[in-house]
Amino acid sequence: MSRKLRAGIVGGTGMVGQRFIALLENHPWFEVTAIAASARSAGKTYEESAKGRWKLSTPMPENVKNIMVQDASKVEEVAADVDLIFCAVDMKKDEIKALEEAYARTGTPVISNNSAHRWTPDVPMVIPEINPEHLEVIAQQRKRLGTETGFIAVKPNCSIQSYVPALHALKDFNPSKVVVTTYQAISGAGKTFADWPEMLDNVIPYIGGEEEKSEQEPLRIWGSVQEEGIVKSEAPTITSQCIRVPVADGHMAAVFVSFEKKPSKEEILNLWKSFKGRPQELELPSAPKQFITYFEEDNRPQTKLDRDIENGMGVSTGRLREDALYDYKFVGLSHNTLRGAAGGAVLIAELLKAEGYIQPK
Ligand SMILES: N[C@@H](CC=O)C(=O)O
Repeated sequence: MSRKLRAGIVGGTGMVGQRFIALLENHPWFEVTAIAASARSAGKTYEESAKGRWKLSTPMPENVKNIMVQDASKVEEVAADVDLIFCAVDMKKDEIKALEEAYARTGTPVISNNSAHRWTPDVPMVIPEINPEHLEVIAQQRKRLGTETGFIAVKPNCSIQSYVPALHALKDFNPSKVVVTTYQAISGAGKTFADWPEMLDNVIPYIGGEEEKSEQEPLRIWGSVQEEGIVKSEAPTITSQCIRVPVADGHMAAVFVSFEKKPSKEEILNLWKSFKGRPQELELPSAPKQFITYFEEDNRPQTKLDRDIENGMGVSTGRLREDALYDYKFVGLSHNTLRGAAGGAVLIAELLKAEGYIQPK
């Protein structure tokens, strides 16, 4: 049996970095062999550097405790002994762009949770069940970066996972207009209630930059691969409001949608139930068996009860009904730090490996 691929986590001390570490414990294809963070954390063991900062309810995996944290800006050193990198850093956009390109230029695949490269034309932004064909653009990117093996692939913003899969399953009916309101958990801001007490008993009707992402990123996901890179789709028109709610994990979306050709309710339910993508065909280790689960109960899905469906990699829908102004309305839910962040990125890495884009160095 071939050896596991060695994964580096750049930004390993943050909340998404911690999720990567937890998800890769016992992963059949990848193992964490390097962790990098700011110069402040470098030179300590991971256990020391994350002391008092480990935010997950599961304990820190034993296999990472003694890894010496490296300085993420020392790109050649970090990249030297890894086959791929997962990146989730808190820096300025331009700095992240440059850092990720520097890693890719070392010949290392970079799978990023950051938004910096989401609109770089030759960087694929992927939800593996929806647009796996966008990986083709990696060939163009490798030419630009002057590397045969390195590249950057990114995942989209966490909010869109709660409604884009449900709309994508109905694409043959051409959704034309979408109104979405997202109710987003505090972990999306990298916080817990302990470090964000303002969120107890409170709702904040603003998340910087989130509405633009929620309206525009789906169009890139539904875009096509052209000579100039990924060209975004023109339809549907999406308008959104994004609201922070006092929930630990799980982003919910309330959606109104009209179609060019209106499907029946039965057609929608059948399409949601039967929808499968490339991860399910390839039986990737993190792929949910059932991607979209519809709840018949009027009070479901609920964030607390249903966010962990399919190990946090499934998407749930509910309350589908006809609407007076639009064709239909429904709600969607996804786990923002699993499917919407680290889990989504691990699934992209699995797809990249299965399709031959990531090899042992
Ligand atoms: N920007 C989101 C995080 C998703 O990637 C949020 O603030 O919830």
